[in-house]
Amino acid sequence: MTPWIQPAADDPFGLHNLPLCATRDGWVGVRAGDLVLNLAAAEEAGLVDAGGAFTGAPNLNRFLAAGRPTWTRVRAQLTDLFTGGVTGTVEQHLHPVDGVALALPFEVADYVDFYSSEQHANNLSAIFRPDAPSLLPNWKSLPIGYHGRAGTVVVSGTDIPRPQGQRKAPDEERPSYGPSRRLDVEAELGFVVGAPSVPSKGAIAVDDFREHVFGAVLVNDWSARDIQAWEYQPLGPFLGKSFATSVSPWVVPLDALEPAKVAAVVQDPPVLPYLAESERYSYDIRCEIRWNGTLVSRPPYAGIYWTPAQQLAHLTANGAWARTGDLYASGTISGDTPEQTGSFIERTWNGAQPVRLDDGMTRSFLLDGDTVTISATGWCTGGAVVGFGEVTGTVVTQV
Ligand SMILES: O=C(O)/C=C/C(=O)CC(=O)CC(=O)O
Ligand SMILES: [Ca+2]
Ligand SMILES: [Mg+2]
Repeated sequence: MTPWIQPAADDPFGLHNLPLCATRDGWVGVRAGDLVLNLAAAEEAGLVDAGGAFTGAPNLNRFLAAGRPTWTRVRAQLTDLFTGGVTGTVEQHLHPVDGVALALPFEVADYVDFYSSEQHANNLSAIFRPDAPSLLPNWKSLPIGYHGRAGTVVVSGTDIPRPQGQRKAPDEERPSYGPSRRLDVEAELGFVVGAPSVPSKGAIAVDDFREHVFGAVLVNDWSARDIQAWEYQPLGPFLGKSFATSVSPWVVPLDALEPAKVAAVVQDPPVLPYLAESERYSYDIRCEIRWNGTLVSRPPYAGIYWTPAQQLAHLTANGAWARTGDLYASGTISGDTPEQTGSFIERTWNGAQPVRLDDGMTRSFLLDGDTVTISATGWCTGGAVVGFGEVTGTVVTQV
């Protein structure tokens, strides 16, 4: 039998990926090559069995809640379906990806943002706190993070109104209220909790990461640096980051990322037992940031200091339970060089070294009308690539 879909071996959305989405037409889907299968229709037609989690589902939450055994079973069914041969019944549920209007793939329960790239932490410390030690004493003991605002997580393509707020530059005597003058981005990877934890049992063991997390999305944690700098001490980020957080429409399964696993950096000093993984790994995921189309940075995820398994163990370590739809982000991904930084405050060193875009204009922070697109691919042993697609957004004037 001829497989009804044969993506090229180097297709980032080949059958080794199978990322899931939700659509504005109210059905959930899976991508294979340049096609999207309507999973609700496929389940109703008996082509796939997720225990009803796809049928009539406006987003992925029901499927996410079903847990690892269902995720594994459905992934195998989809692979069989896609390689098993052409049938008319399958074909009628396929849509060219360009014609599908993508929505927020899941309803976000809680949103947490970490701060786990050592290079990023060093850079921000040098910029915000030049007289303080580069890493605060707790940084290598626990993954620093804060609880963000779930209700303002938006899907890629959503316009971002320039936030307003209180800001006070160091040379200003008094704070004033108005549009942010230092609007920035943060390129991050976001992990999506599927199977919840049991409230009375509390903490998720660091080795149980894959039992709870279904997959990953790209995140742009838009950040107003002037609002942030004035408000954040001593309680941390608040309005400087809560106005909008963009995510990519495709949720890439952890299963697709298995072949992109790489050893994670060695942690020194050793971590406490609840953060010690029996197998410690990161993923070889490489991001690209485009500012009005110009490639300005390539942040590498592989070198992240705190892994998503450690982040989940830590965020539940006090007994807080995790819910279906919880989203936790890696923290800004920055590598060793300016061309690998995950934010513009780092890329332009707080505006001191503006970047030149292909249209000849220079930029330090975002102007109204600017579009930022973050894309990423996972690089697998054997050469396959796993596409995340992109998360994009355009800054508009707040009216
Ligand atoms: O170091 C600071 O004061 C600020 C850090 C950030 O703004 C980064 C943040 O939101 C966490 C992260 O993305 O790594
Ligand atoms: Ca962030
Ligand atoms: Mg945010």
